[in-house]
Amino acid sequence: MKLGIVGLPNVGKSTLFNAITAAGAESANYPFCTIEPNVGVVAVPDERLKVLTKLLNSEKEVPTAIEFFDIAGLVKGASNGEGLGNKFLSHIREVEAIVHVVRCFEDENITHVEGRISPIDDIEIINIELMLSDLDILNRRIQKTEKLVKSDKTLQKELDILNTIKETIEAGNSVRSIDFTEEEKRFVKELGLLSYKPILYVANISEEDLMSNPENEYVKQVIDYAKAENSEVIIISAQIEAEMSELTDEEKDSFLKDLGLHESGLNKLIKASYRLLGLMSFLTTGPKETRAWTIKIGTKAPQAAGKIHSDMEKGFIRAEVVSYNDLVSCGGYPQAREKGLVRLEGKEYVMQDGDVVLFRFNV
Ligand SMILES: Nc1ncnc2c1ncn2[C@@H]1O[C@H](COP(=O)(O)OP(=O)(O)OP(=O)(O)O)[C@@H](O)[C@H]1O
Ligand SMILES: [Mg+2]
Repeated sequence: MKLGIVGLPNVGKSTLFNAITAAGAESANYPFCTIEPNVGVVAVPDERLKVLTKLLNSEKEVPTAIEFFDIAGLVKGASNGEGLGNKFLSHIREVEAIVHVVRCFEDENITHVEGRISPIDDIEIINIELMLSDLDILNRRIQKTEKLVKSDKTLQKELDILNTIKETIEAGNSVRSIDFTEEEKRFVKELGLLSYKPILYVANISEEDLMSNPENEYVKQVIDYAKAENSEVIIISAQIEAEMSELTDEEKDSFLKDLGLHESGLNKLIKASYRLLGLMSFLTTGPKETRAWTIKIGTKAPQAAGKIHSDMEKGFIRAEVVSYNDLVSCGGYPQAREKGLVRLEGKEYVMQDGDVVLFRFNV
């Protein structure tokens, strides 16, 4: 599960990426690996781990992680192969979700490719390239389906959806604005349209604005735009995050306090990215380690067990589940058991975020 950082050239993508990888390299317990120079792994911040580690006296605390991909700046005409057009688009094709960095800071020394600061124009340049590339896919798919539908009438439904999407894009509207049924959604997802990938916007602001006026006029425009397509906006100063990534944890805390913030923008971004991917965490805890594991929302207990070890899925018997809140408010396992809050769950149990689990299995 990988997120791609996209945006126009020189808007702060690599600065943000460097802050992310520095944070990843730092999280001592995560087996950090740089897969490629522009792919970074970062721990997903989860305050619950610290609490459980203390409660169960665990030796180790292991967060879960996600990957970010620093995709070089997209320019106008990318869908026609302009710049490194096709390469950029194929990189975006590889990711499950998009983090779109938008320049919301003024700085005469930093060139803007279009020569002016205008977040909505910037966003649209990119979104239009993605939509143009999608039109190519759609046209090919429509041609193919038109032939097939002659002998297989059940394909008419698909053809209708394809045409609806095409018309929507041609009218300059986002595929995200279409109200699909669940079944249609599955079909549309499989098309791999770039403009249908989950997206969040990062409004990259200056250090001064972060201190005094984070919702500057540019940020407000981005928020309005995102609202219209049900997307989230995270306000960050990539520059500051990159500088902060060099600090120790204590220095970071006192720096944030000085800014009047209780959490770094980067933390907020990583958490939002995790949600954007449709992911959640379940937890395991004991004297050896307290650990977070990533699963897709809606995953059932045996498949969750399979994340830990394939034997646990194959030989799954049952799961002993207690919610994080119950476990912590009771003050430990014995008390939670006494109160009947540790439940036995079977094969059909759908995992919930923050479930603390012990899997029983046969080998
Ligand atoms: N919030 C900010 N305030 C001020 N300057 C910033 C901010 N974020 C990034 N910059 C500066 O903007 C410049 C461009 O940043 P960066 O190299 O990260 O852009 P990029 O989007 O990766 O560009 P490219 O597409 O060319 O790779 C750098 O000089 C960086 O220090
Ligand atoms: Mg860059």
